Amino acid sequence: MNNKCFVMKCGGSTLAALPESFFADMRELQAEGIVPVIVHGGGPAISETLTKLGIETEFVHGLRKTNEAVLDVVEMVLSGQINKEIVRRIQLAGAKALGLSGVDGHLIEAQPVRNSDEVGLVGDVSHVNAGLIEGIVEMGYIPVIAPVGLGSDGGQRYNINADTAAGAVASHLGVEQMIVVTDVPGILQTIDGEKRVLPSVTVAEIEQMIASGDIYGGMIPKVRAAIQCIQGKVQEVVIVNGTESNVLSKVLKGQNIGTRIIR
Ligand SMILES: Nc1ncnc2c1ncn2[C@@H]1O[C@H](COP(=O)(O)OP(=O)(O)O)[C@@H](O)[C@H]1O
Ligand SMILES: CC(=O)N[C@@H](CCC(=O)OP(=O)(O)O)C(=O)O
Repeated sequence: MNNKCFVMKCGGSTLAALPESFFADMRELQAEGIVPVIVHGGGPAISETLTKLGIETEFVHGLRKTNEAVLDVVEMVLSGQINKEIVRRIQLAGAKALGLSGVDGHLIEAQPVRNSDEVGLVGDVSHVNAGLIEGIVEMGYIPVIAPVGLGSDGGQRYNINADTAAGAVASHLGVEQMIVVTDVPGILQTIDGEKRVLPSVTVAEIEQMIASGDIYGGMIPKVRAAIQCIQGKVQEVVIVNGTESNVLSKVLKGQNIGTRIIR
């Protein structure tokens, strides 16, 4: 490939708050041949629509309990609403974007998670069609991916946590960096009664922080996905706040921002 890619996971918690400059930064990077491959979430919007439709929703160990009715809404909100919103914002910033979900072109093949008896139709990624992503990038488009996967038979859909999907895309593409954009400035730790952003953490430190309760809730799937993908070609995963100005360029230039998860 002529371009250098990085994977960017964009959380549902922060999408609405992303400033125009965030998308302009993306356009500048793409013009320099540094192309983001975007995997997005949309958990809050899914919950909102489920509630409007009177469908009950519940999370078990950070994963949404998913049946066919929930899956219809997950696919509608992620592939229909959020995916297109991101594509539109990138296009408005003057860059080219192409939205798809893990279903399109068998992009993300999934298998039931280990605790599927508890959570239902939730998937883990078994394969990513990296050639399709590379083709989209070579055509000059920024790929924007919704985390809905297909079973190997091509019939069953699965709801995939967006952090998990992003980590798997990063591993299969063999990129060096994954940037996780969320609503906090990094992994926070309370030191002397004050919350501070940790500039970098190792896998061992993360395990301790989960055990002590310093890392909880929505941060757990992020660090788990990070740990899984930095075993391979991915060198580091950086967690940042999307409202920080030109945050992507800053991370890619190696500036000290957010939390770097390293081996
Ligand atoms: N140690 C920690 N540092 C920062 N945030 C944490 C930590 N532990 C848990 N969190 C929570 O993780 C949240 C981010 O996860 P989540 O809400 O799922 O975001 P997203 O929609 O971006 O995936 C933060 O808003 C915060 O409440
Ligand atoms: C299995 C599972 O929990 N899937 C998530 C997919 C969206 C997601 O992960 O969005 P965020 O990144 O905004 O949390 C869900 O249904 O909410």
